[in-house]
Amino acid sequence: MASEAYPLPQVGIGTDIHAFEEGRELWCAGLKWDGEGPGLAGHSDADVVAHAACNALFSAAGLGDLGQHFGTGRPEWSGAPGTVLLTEAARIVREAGFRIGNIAVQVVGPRPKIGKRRDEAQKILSEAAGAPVSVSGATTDGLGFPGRDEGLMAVATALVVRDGRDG
Ligand SMILES: Nc1ccn([C@@H]2O[C@H](COP(=O)(O)O)[C@@H](O)[C@H]2O)c(=O)n1
Ligand SMILES: C[C@@]1(CO)OP(=O)(O)OP(=O)(O)OC[C@H]1O
Repeated sequence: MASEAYPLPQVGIGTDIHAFEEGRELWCAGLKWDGEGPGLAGHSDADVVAHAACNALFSAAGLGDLGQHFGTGRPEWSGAPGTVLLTEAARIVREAGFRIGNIAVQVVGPRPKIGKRRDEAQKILSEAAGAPVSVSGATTDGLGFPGRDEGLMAVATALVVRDGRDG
């Protein structure tokens, strides 16, 4: 347990995976990617980067996960943009008495090429979270389900610290 006077930062981990589906727009890292092949199947916009970031925030704060807060049984989140979910996740985490240090997310799959629009992605996600969000990519070198072009994965970490005022 962290000291109440000087609470230690808490790390969290989050992942998300969605399958590609023909006819869907591709939303990833808060951006729409045209001409990069099919989009991702999901109840919301299926933005794996934003969802992994939400999972990491909830994990860091000990507040469960995406499904607990935005379950598929809740029609208000149907089609929701990842950035909206990230803003709401950050609000919930802050309301529970935490400050958000940063979030780091890595896309696992060959497309979309994050490097082409990294600044844009980091800006829109950082604005959504109200804290710095960094985004990177790794291809898997053709291996596994991303290599077979079946779907896309993202992995995230987040750092939060309990607000001293609540300590
Ligand atoms: N979705 C992705 C995947 C990769 N990148 C960039 O390519 C580099 C090489 O990837 P490896 O998996 O072969 O290491 C990676 O370091 C990224 O710069 C990307 O932008 N988007
Ligand atoms: C976000 C939610 C809710 O719209 O639906 P999906 O877009 O399917 O995404 P998933 O990552 O499976 O997370 C949980 C759901 O609560």
